[in-house]
Amino acid sequence: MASSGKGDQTQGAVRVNGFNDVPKPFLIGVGGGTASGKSTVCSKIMTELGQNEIDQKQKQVVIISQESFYYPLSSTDEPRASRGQYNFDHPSAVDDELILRTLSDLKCGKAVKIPEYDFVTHSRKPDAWRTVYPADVILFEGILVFYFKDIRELFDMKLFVDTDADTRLSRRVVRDIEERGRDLDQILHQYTSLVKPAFEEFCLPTKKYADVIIPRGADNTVAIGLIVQHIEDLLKPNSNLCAKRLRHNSDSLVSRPH
Ligand SMILES: Nc1ncnc2c1ncn2[C@@H]1O[C@H](COP(=O)(O)OP(=O)(O)O)[C@@H](O)[C@H]1O
Ligand SMILES: Nc1ccn([C@@H]2O[C@H](COP(=O)(O)O)[C@@H](O)[C@H]2O)c(=O)n1
Repeated sequence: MASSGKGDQTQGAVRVNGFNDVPKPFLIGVGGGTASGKSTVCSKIMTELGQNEIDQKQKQVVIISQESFYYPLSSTDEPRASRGQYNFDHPSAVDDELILRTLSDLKCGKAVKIPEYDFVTHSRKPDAWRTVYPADVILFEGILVFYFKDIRELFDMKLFVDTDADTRLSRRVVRDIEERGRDLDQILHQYTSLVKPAFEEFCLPTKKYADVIIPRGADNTVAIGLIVQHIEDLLKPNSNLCAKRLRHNSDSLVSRPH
């Protein structure tokens, strides 16, 4: 296959030229209930690390969301989803095999293609797959990120965003009306019949796997500061992670006589 740009596409993954022995990215899982502030915590971490202004391919830290891995709906499930009757909070709604493959590929130094999700249509955005390159640190956030054992075992660090249920529901109502095109009846029906029971059955029990629990989510500046400090230490040029990556990158650029 012809080589173009930074990598070649091979069966969903993109092999980055010369990166076969690239040092493993540090993978951080960010779990927690719906609207607990997982995305906000991740974006605060990115901001404090000064990563937002950096070009996509040069970023040392990237965020991936579990929402990208919802299965496409069948024609019978689509109308149920529109009425708030499809269970998006059950583990069977997400393609855990694709998550496992994606995170494993990133860990091996391969770039990956990730679908973008549209909460209004309950489907993957057509032709909107983004390429994620293996960064030094990868944040993977979602309600079920610690539910699947194989996926859970890939994380080097596990954070659980622990926000009071009333706060989460009130935020979810506002967000789902303003950003996800839902009406109040649908939101409340979905929440009481599906979201809350699934949270209690599949998400809350995974809190025990967390290394760090973040009460109050993004309001907890102390916890976020400590996590940012830890990531900054990992990103320092003389840290184990970055020393290996720098050595690898310079090795792969230099052509040596045999
Ligand atoms: N600490 C906070 N204070 C006020 N609003 C918040 C806070 N954290 C999150 N939100 C808002 O709550 C909603 C859900 O937050 P989000 O980070 O998307 O949660 P999650 O990723 O866990 O679903 C968003 O509209 C967000 O702007
Ligand atoms: N089409 C969809 C897909 C998912 N949901 C809900 O999203 C929640 C997870 O996203 P968070 O950002 O809140 O973590 C989950 O509770 C699903 O119920 C949806 O409503 N529609």
